Amino acid sequence: DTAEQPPQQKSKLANVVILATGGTIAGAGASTANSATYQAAKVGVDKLIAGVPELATLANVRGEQVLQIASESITNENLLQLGKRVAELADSPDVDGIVITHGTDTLEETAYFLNLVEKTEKPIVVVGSMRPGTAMSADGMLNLYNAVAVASNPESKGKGVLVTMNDEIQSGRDVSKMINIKTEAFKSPWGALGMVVEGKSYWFRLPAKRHTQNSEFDIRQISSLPQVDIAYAYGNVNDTAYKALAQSGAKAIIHAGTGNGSVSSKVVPALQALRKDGVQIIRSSHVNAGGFVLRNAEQPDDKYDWVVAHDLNPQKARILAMVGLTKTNDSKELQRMFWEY
Ligand SMILES: NC(=O)CC[C@H](N)C(=O)O
Repeated sequence: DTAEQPPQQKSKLANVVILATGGTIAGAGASTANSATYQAAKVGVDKLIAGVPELATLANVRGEQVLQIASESITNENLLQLGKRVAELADSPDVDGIVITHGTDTLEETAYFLNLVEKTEKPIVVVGSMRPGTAMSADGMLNLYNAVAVASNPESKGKGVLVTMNDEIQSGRDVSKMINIKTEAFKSPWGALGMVVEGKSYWFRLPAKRHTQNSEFDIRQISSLPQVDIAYAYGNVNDTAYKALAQSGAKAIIHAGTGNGSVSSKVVPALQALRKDGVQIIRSSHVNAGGFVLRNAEQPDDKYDWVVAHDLNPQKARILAMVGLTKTNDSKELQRMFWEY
């Protein structure tokens, strides 16, 4: 509400744009007891903003509805559309920060994607909620308030894409949804960057990996993303999924491996053959609290010309592989990217 503040005070506030994409933060349930059973992506961005009038004390906030979906249904085209809109806004001199409301299922993928391709120092904050706004103890209001607080704060500049969930400020590169039934859902194996408490940010560490303004990738130069898929490893696994994914056109296959990205002896020959056919093989780990894959441990990656995903989980490895493949199909270059980003 523009009438609330005198103009001189108003002009001092940062301008923050909220790009809404759906998810539980825009969800609605039948009763206040429905914390887990509800429909995602129901509430429009204007209603979301109106639901947290305190946002007006933090920033001049306006909203845009980019998508209205549950995030498990996000496509590569949706990612590109969102990424290009973020870049346009970041280029605009009257935008100081950008908030993206997002379903939590693939929030970590979108946050990492933007972290790789947005050439800006301006704060970009991705946020969701674990309970719909209609539920008791809904977490979306405070998460959104915290997101706008972080996005409007000049201290947030140059720190890469950030995620504000459960009062923590997380790096969009590191953070992952670790449990789906608690509001304390998002964790990084390497810890949060900071806390946001009553609208104030407290920072403790900074991302060490390349991101945003220091990235070699630029959303404005990416018009499509190549097909990259994930195959899951487990005891008694066979090579059916890997072969089928390659046959359907995958340019790279992310091996969601056990332990240190280990590969079953039943699968190794198929992966060797696929690599010879030109498919990139990227070994990651699906260890829950955070995998860490070492090159030439478990498997002779140099000999097979495979890539390791470092500490990226399979879904994040897929994002970097897609973005990397827009620049190169050289496995050594891809490996360099997996160490640097
Ligand atoms: N908590 C959530 O946001 C999950 C809702 C939905 N599955 C989504 O990711 O959009």
